[in-house]
Amino acid sequence: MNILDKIIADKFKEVELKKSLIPVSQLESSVLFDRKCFSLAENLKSGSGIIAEHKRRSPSKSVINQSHNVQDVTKGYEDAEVSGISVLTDGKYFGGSLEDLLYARASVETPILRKEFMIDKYQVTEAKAYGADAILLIAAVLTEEQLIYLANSAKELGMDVLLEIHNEEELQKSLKVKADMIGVNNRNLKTFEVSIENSKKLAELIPNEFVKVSESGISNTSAIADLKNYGYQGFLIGENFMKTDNPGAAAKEFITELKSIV
Ligand SMILES: O=C(O)c1ccccc1NCC(=O)[C@H](O)[C@H](O)COP(=O)(O)O
Repeated sequence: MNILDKIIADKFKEVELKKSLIPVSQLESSVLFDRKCFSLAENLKSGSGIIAEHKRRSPSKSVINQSHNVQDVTKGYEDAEVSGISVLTDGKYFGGSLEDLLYARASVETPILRKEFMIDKYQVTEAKAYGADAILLIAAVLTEEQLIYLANSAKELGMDVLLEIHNEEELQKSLKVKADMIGVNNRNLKTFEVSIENSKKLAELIPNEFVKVSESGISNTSAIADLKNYGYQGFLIGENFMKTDNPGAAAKEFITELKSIV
């Protein structure tokens, strides 16, 4: 069993437990459930394009930074003029939580992506109830039918959808999905191998109706300048900011440098 299989097997158990504890009706009565979402896809087109991630630890890197406060980090990202903020909500493998999402929402007006391993509509409802503007769907772990169903569920709640692929086969099953953005993960989630070349290789195959996002392993502004030439408008960055003493300041320095070269 690879790490992705393990994460998904645990996620099924977690979601079943949550469903038995918190009914959908309770999620739908959240004060945040009826709020109008900010569009992450639109923000990527008009802003810096950076989606900065709150990420305490990961299966590939173990602990990245456990001492930061989620509100300080997300407010710092907003002050740095990121286009979006990704908040990991998986607890077991990434040290995140839905409370992180809630605190992030209370701190910023920048679009927030709930970074989670979505397998059930219940989690989509949860995302809206806890203040997310967008959800992630991972093509490697969902069938075409599931992708369509979960994306439609998110769109009905007014959220954007970032559909993540890693190869051409996953792209093919994503083309009928009503996603706003297609993200190419430079990290193979089964082997952890990282290569920006993956984004470049798949770029021309992604139809123009989707905003193109390059994800993972981005640590310098010249990589972004390069990826922009391939049509990318979004760049998801986690570790590069989170490993520093001040992720917001690191994002600000990065975006200032980016503006000077593109
Ligand atoms: O980051 C991991 O080790 C990982 C392992 C298994 C599944 C998902 C994983 N990461 C999720 C992500 O996609 C990244 O957090 C995100 O793209 C940012 O990547 P980075 O800038 O390299 O921290």
